[in-house]
Amino acid sequence: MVSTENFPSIQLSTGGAIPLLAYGLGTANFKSGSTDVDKSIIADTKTAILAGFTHLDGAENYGNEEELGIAIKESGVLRSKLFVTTKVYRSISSPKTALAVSLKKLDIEYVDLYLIHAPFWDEQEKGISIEKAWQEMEELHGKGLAKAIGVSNFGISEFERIAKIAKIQPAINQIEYNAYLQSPELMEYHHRHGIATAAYGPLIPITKGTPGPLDTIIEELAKKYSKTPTQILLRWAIETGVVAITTSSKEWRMKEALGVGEFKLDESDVEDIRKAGSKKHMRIFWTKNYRD
Ligand SMILES: NC(=O)C1=CN([C@@H]2O[C@H](COP(=O)(O)OP(=O)(O)OC[C@H]3O[C@@H](n4cnc5c(N)ncnc54)[C@H](O)[C@@H]3O)[C@@H](O)[C@H]2O)C=CC1
Ligand SMILES: O=CCc1c[nH]c2ccccc12
Repeated sequence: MVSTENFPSIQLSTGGAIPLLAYGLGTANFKSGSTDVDKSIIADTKTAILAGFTHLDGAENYGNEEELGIAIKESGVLRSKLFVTTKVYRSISSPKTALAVSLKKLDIEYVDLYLIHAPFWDEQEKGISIEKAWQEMEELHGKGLAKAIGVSNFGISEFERIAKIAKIQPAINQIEYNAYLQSPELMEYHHRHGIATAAYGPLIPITKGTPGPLDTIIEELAKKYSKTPTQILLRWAIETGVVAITTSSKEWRMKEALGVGEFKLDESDVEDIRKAGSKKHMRIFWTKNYRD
């Protein structure tokens, strides 16, 4: 088993250390509609934990928090060895109620990280605001129900709204991030304000972005390091100081991803990927909300 137990982590400003590689349940294992427990989601997630993933990325919206909780229990891995993230979106009018429901479904006492999933809703119409939601997130952190609190899909304007009322700044922003979507201004804001970054879609340059300006360099670096294009791209995200959130229902892909803990990229190669990637701009998720 390749363990990420000793996988590099980064300290979060609101508490805890977040492993730089995570297994996500929001794409390959996304569950829409059915309320029946999906045994294949339990099996995939348990396989990921037993393969060595210790950071699990869930959400209310993914419809599979119960499966995640069962996989955690059945894996036999100590809760204290795992970093569990979940998010609130559809129940944003009351994160306190939403987290109580999530904790019951996950069958755990606390989450390591709780995120506002996205700021994209008609706030006025629904009588909600990210400011009010954030104040409830701070209360949940104060009660120890969320060891760290953060956001996802926030931009600088949303951060500036939160900054006006926050007692605790968001510890992290989970965003679509890869060499084709580097968001330099937002990343600079993160660095300046001590906000960590987690990347979803880190493999988009090879899963959805080919043919593209990265193709040649990724192949060349895969040969140079005797690694796969997947491992090169995941390592690139991590070398830029970003948590990489990936997924697969195949055990060999899970182990492939976990292999990023076994090598480092030369700084010059990190920069070459950054330069080549900046020649193309590509966003896959939440496109109706972003004005790229
Ligand atoms: N906060 C948010 O709004 C969002 C969060 N997420 C989170 O991020 C997680 C990961 O997102 P993804 O886009 O799935 O991550 P990703 O970009 O790492 O893609 C993973 C997919 O790529 C496949 N793959 C791996 N190597 C490949 C290769 N060489 N060729 C072709 N396919 C390959 C895997 O089998 C898997 O299906 C989600 O499960 C979810 O937890 C995802 C989207 C939005
Ligand atoms: O966390 C979000 C995961 C997700 C899966 N599909 C879509 C489509 C649009 C936005 C987010 C997502």
